[in-house]
Amino acid sequence: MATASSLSIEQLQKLWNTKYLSVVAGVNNLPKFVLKTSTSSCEIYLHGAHVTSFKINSNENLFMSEKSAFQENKAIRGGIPLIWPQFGPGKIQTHGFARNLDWDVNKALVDEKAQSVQIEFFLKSSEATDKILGVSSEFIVFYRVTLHPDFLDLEYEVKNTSQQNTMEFQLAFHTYYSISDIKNVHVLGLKGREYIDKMKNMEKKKENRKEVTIDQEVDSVYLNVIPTQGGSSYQPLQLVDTQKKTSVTLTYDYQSIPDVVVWNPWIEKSKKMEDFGDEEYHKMICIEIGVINNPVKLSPNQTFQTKHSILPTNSSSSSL
Ligand SMILES: O=P(O)(O)OC[C@H]1O[C@H](O)[C@H](O)[C@@H](O)[C@@H]1O
Repeated sequence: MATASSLSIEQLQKLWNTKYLSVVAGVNNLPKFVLKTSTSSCEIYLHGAHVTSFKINSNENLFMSEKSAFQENKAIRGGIPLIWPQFGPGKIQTHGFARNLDWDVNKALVDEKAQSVQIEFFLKSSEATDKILGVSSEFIVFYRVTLHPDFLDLEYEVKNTSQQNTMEFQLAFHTYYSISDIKNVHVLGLKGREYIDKMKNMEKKKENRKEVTIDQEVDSVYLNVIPTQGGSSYQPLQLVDTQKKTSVTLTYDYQSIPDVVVWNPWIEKSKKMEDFGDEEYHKMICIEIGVINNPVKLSPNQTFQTKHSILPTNSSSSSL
């Protein structure tokens, strides 16, 4: 069967266009899938299975850099890059290869009752991934994006299809949120958590703030952010924008993806990044959910599954 990335936009349209799903030509003519419900929409490139837009009532939740490259072997800057199988620098390229490769589409589903639409992408081990990894590996990854009228579900599934070898990986949904200005936002739900401060030689610290604000370059990996369900101190992970009077609640499968990265490049780093505008750090914050500190070890024939949801709320229902 032809891979989705080898098909023309017209061929993809014939295969996938429905009332709720359409294929269009994105930047540089790259195929982009557009999902729609009565109130929400979502755009996803085959390149990296990269979500680049998620709107509810026309309000955009995701930040996209105006300088983003939309090119082979380069990650799109903004939206939701998939970081897999490695977080940060390491044995292979920084943040792995999932965000740099073209994925395929497996299926699309519509749930008329729930008014949701889902698309499932997959990425299989190949000569290209063996070359990057420097060893032969056997896996298949499924990534399901489900658009609901008022939230977005992201599900990630890794099957180790090898009969002999254990595989090891980290994973992160490296989401860039669109904000009014970095001075107007704070993150709730991190108080009392331990974190690794990547700006201070990987020093381990404890977060004492209820409202985590940003006024300099920040690159922190919070460990095991598992909210105490039901307790009086229960505070979900939430991004609050006091000017827009909006908040976004982030839920995730705490057992499998317990780590949370907060990142903003601030002034100097922004200038150094060629695919990011010098002033764009004002308009974004990354809150990345993943498994980073203790990589997953997957035995032969085992499957790893996880889920992360993004739930924007307006001021009437948020804790502003
Ligand atoms: O430039 P990228 O490879 O996309 O990485 C952007 C950033 O991603 C994460 O948040 C890391 O913690 C940062 O250290 C890194 O600078």
